[in-house]
Amino acid sequence: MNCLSPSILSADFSRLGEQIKELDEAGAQYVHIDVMDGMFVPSISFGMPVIRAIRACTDRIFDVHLMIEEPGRYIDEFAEAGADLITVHAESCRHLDRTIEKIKEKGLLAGVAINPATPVSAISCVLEKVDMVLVMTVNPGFGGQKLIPYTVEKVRELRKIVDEKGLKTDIEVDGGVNLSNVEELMDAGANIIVAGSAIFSGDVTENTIRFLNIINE
Ligand SMILES: O=C(CO)[C@@H](O)[C@H](O)COP(=O)(O)O
Repeated sequence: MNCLSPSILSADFSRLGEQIKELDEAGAQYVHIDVMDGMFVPSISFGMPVIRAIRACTDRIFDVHLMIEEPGRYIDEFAEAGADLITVHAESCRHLDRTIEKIKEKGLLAGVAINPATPVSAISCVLEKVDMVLVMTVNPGFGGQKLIPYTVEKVRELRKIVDEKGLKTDIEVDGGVNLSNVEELMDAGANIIVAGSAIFSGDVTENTIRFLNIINE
């Protein structure tokens, strides 16, 4: 299934609850929540208290993307805060398999993310264990960057592997996605689309509906 996962990193934080309700009413299926620790990526964003607070605003899937060192330390807390899907980076886990198992033991969906310069082969051992692979299409840490073109080929490579193995694994793309390149990413094999600035610059409802019209075509 194709889904839209707007990234609230680009939201107006003074109206966060209101904007999440707007996404929900416009039909976005997921809410993408970027947690950054100032170590794995240069920025610091938000953590469990914010997730706990916005949980009351919507029943949509909370797609929590952990851009933090050794995320395995915090799986219990993110589960308790309201995550439905937790994605950890292959580059940030000393024990990736154990961290994925921990997410699944909590009864949550598990995702693994790879940075632009990390090859698809880095996650081949865990591919059959995860519900989703997140292919970063920018270097993580900031919203509003330009998509790195070579990452589209990684999406194509991953889709081929997933299909050849007969897996149902979702493929998410994140970074620099806009109304002009989303079709190319979907043609390459992505089915969960993250968009931050392209959703929150201007009219949130209108932008969400425009994306959904393409994604659901
Ligand atoms: O994880 C990240 C950035 O590290 C993303 O989720 C961004 O928040 C996407 O923002 P845009 O590139 O769509 O503005």
